[in-house]
Amino acid sequence: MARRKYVVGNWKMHGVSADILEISGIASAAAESSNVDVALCLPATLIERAVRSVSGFSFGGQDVHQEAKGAHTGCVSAPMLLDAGASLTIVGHSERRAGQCETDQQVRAKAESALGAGLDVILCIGESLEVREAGQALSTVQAQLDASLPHGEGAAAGVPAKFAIAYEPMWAIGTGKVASTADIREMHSALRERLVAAYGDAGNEVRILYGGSVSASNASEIFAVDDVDGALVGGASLTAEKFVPIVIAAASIG
Ligand SMILES: O=C[C@H](O)COP(=O)(O)O
Repeated sequence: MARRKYVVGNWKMHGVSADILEISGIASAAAESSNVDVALCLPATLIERAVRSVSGFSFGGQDVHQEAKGAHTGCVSAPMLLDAGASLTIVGHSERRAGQCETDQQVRAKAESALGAGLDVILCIGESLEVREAGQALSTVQAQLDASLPHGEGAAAGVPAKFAIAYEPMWAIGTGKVASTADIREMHSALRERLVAAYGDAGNEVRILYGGSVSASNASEIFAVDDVDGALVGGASLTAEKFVPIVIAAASIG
């Protein structure tokens, strides 16, 4: 089935109000690429400012707590993201799984909480270099997906339209190393099978993004791979100059 390409920038811990100009440039290009969904996941501090400054564009958070409110110093909840004007959030990025010791169970709870609150969700999964070199990438990432996939009420409301997977090999993030198209095809195909097993036919509608050193020079090749429905882009999403060509590459493949 035809799935719209989805290109999402993850600004990680970058971005202050002076960067709104870049966001405006990205939003303008996105408006001209009407066959592609484009969004930016910003630092929480910048979301409301961006929403006020740039209209008609989707903004998201980079993480969300599984509870709506409470004694969780430094955390942001789904209702807070919605209140700031966000419409989506990333959960389970490998930098949080590693840096904040997030488990698959926590990631699943975050995804279910966000979907239940009405946010779109991008759930990240991916293997380390050690796992890839040991020949266990497929089994490890499939197990990660099975354990962190949202179920229950929130998922029922969110699958498939509001939910996407981002396959991000950890060794490809910020390194300039990109997985081969053969490896991407093999992984995305395996993930598709898992999604169909979990959600039935609706699993065919969940978009699977690739992430890890996506740039203007490799985006077209990656977007042409079967079951690659877009990209989660880090470094190359920080400026319109680098991100817009990636959006255009997605639009030209459709
Ligand atoms: O969330 C984005 C990914 O971690 C990819 O980052 P990168 O494009 O800088 O490699």
